[in-house]
Amino acid sequence: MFPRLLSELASGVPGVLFCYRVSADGTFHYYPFISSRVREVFGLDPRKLQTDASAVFDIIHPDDRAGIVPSISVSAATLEPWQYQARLRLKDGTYHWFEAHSMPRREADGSTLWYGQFTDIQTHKELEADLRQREAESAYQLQFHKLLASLSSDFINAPIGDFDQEIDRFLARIGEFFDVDRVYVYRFAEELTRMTNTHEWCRPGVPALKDSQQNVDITGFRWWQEQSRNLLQQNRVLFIEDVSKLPDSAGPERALLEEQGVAAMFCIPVVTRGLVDGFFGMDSLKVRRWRRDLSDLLILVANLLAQALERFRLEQELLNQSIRDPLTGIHNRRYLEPRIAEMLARYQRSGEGFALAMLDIDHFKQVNDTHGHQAGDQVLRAFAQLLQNQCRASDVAARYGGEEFILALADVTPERATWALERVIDEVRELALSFHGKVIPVTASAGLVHVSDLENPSPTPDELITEADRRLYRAKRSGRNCLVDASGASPL
Ligand SMILES: Nc1nc2c(ncn2[C@@H]2O[C@H](COP(=O)(O)OP(=O)(O)OP(=O)(O)O)[C@@H](O)[C@H]2O)c(=O)[nH]1
Repeated sequence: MFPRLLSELASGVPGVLFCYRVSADGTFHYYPFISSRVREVFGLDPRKLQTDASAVFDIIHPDDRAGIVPSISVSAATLEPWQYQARLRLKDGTYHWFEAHSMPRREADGSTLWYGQFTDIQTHKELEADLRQREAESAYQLQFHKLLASLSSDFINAPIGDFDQEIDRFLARIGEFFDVDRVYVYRFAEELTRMTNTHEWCRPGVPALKDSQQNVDITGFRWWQEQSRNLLQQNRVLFIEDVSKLPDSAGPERALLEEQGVAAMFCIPVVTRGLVDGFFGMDSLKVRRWRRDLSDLLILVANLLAQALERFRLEQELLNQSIRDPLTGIHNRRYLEPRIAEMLARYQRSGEGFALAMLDIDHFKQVNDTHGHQAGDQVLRAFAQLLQNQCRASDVAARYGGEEFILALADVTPERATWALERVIDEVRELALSFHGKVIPVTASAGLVHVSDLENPSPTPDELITEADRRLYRAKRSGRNCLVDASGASPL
């Protein structure tokens, strides 16, 4: 029926040319013509297809079958070109993507004939998939770099003192980006024998571990210690995709992670000033395949975190240096004065009373003269420590001058303040300090003022301090080793 020349031409075309017919009632279909390449490509016999087209339908990938018959019916009804993409099974059993393209024509008997070809579009599909993956990859990388840029500007602009919240915010954003359940920072201590969880973010509903992970002894976790050492030396990322598959040597680690519900995790060392400080990691409560190509990005995150930790620690040190007395370690005047202003503001707002005591070591000059300046320093340190021990979180003990100290007691009644100061003076007397084997007797005097003692209902910090100082002077005049409050001297 078809001239030989046409068959030969058809066999030279890269695709498979066909003429496909479906009977008017749709009950049978066949290929009046299909080029001989159908045998080379799919291993199908063109002669058999001339009576029944089913064998072609049998080699369609099961996932691509659903829409094919309806699409042929639509083309038959509308006589619009028929076009379809599906994976077809090749002679060797593998699948390739093909595109069928054909024009329908209605025959006199009501059947429909399509003239067209199957073209192998596998390479095109692979390139397309590759391109899509690259696009997704670069979109991901772009998003990640944007996140890093925004995090680093957050760190740069973070106000001093907002350190912990800043790190917590950082962990939350990283956790959401990587879609994990927990993100945390641990610090190592004592030559990798202990570690402490310093910051943690958990997805809502995921139990927090921070409180149970303080100063944890990791000497029993040999596998983990070994991994940590390797991580630290090579500055790389440790991925665990399935905790249940950890080696037998990691038995205790596996048990702990399983107890914490962790199914997969990864962690990266945090290196500050060239030293490994700890690690930063993420948990997933489900087994999960981590993208290994994320390593470089994760190291960038860890570096950013390390820089932030370093900056915040330095700031903390500087802040401490500026508000603490270097000899005794307790707060200095610079810190004290704004705290007194705050106590005054609270007093004026809500009537919350507070008291200030000015304390001075008695005959301190003699301590220096008799035992030497170093002994004097030791007395100052012991005295400061004693005051510090008296403080609740809202109180302040500060070195005000040479051997003058102030104790500011927040939210206290006059009676309670007197009782507290009497106790301080008692305890000073019992200090029993010795220097090079010699006992140094120490006593102190104090002037105590409660904010309600002053006639002025809105006094300034200076007025309070001056009154406390005046009472201290009276305590010294009345023989030292005593406290003067609103009621006068109370010799001890
Ligand atoms: N060791 C030491 N001595 C200090 C320090 N600061 C101040 N002093 C000494 O503290 C002494 C204060 O002496 P004074 O103000 O005369 O008073 P005092 O001997 O304590 O006598 P009263 O206060 O009257 O009981 C001085 O000798 C200062 O040199 C310090 O940081 N270390």
